[in-house]
Amino acid sequence: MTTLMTPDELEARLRDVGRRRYHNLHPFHRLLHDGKLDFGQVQAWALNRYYYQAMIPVKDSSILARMEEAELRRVWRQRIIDHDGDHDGEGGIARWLTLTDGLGLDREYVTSLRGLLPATRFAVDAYVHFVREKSLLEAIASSLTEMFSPGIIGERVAGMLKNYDFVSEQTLAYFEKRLTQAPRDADFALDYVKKNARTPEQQEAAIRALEFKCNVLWVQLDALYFAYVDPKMAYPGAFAPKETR
Ligand SMILES: O=C(O)c1cc(C(=O)O)c2c(n1)C(=O)C(=O)c1cc(C(=O)O)[nH]c1-2
Repeated sequence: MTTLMTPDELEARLRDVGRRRYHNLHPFHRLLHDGKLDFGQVQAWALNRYYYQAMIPVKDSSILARMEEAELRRVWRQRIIDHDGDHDGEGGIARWLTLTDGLGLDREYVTSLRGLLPATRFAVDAYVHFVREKSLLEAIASSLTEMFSPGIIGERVAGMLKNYDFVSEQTLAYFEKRLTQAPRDADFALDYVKKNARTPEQQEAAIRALEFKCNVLWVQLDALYFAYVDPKMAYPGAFAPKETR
């Protein structure tokens, strides 16, 4: 039988999920940050991750639509603005396209999603469906991977700038903003989960939601590894690197 945890015990359990399952532990990220990938492999990462970026405001709009309190919506809507911006060319999605531009990928090709691995699409879509179908508490808990992202982003930016001549601070500007946005978002979501998971079942559901989200991130890297690192078995029609440096 599960017993009720204190809010701080719940937080400790949630942090433990990240320690064991967050995607910083994935071999593809180690290769990316340590400069062990070639140009085409980094292109494949940026191109696939574009879909995650593009769908984040879609999933946040679903969460927003389920919030019945103006106070909550007022906070959550900032996430959508962060990614979409207030005008064309602003916001996180536009900054991600600066990265794919910098990596020599054609914008029309990236945004058409023609080169996407199917597993990327399935994983990201699963996240969008999850927040629609599960409770609001689980939907909010699933965003808590952001508690762990500043660590990996710091490591990634430093590692990529040091190891690759084809990225610059300008092309990696997306991550700079996330270093302040992610902790702000994660603090709010953690506080919500700690206050609103009031039964052992709800607490367990919040932990499962965070595990699910870790899987969403992890399997995207599995797919990249399989298609572009080993055994390099690309999906027919998916992005095929032309140039290696
Ligand atoms: O670079 C990363 O490793 C990373 C991880 C995560 C995450 O942990 O979900 C997000 C992001 N970046 C990110 O840029 C982002 O906008 C974002 C939104 C969310 C979310 O679940 O709402 N996670 C993440």
